[in-house]
Amino acid sequence: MNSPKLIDPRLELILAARHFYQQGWMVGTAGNLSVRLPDDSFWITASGRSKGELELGDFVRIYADGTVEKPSPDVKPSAQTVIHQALYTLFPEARSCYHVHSVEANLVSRFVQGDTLPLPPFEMLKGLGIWQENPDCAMSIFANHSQVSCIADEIKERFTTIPPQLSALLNRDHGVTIWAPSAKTARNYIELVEYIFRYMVAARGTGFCRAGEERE
Ligand SMILES: CSC[C@@H](O)[C@@H](O)C(=O)COP(=O)(O)O
Ligand SMILES: [Zn+2]
Repeated sequence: MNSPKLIDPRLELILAARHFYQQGWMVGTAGNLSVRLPDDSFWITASGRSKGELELGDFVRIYADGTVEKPSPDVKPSAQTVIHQALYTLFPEARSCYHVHSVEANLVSRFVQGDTLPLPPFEMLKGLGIWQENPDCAMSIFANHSQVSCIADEIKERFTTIPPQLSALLNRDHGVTIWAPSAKTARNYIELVEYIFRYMVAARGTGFCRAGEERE
């Protein structure tokens, strides 16, 4: 028998957050998830919520005109709402944005000093939309600023000039953010990029480095 269809899009985010929390990628209150609706508003996790135990009341709805709908006056939207807004504006096909913090994402963000991280030419990149054989692919890295709007401005500026190869970006010493055509795809993207980061960290530890990840 088919499983019942999930009606409220927040349910998919609650399940994804619980899964990421169990992986150790959303410990404490780290990370935020959003899903865009047909009217171009989006649901985003409220700020400071424990991501392992989200409920329907732990979301804020942001409308295209900037109106914010909260379940109660004390609830604030995620501190990173401006980044989700920037990505939805840049990429009209994006319907969901996920941001998580893993140990590996932070380690690989220091493998290079510049603003792109070369990735191994993995088969798994197909899951992120890269279909070339032996792809020469890199992920954009952005500096972390305490003022989140500065990160969002840099994302808008860079991606308007140089479109990213992947639907993913790294915030140095902070975590990864991906955008995808659906919430289910967003979950896959997070799992894929986290696999790639784990591989890169493990490869360094064993001294086994493939093209694109040589030691400095
Ligand atoms: C664990 S705090 C990290 C925050 O500063 C932020 O980067 C984050 O990921 C969660 O912020 P939030 O406002 O709860 O969405
Ligand atoms: Zn974060």
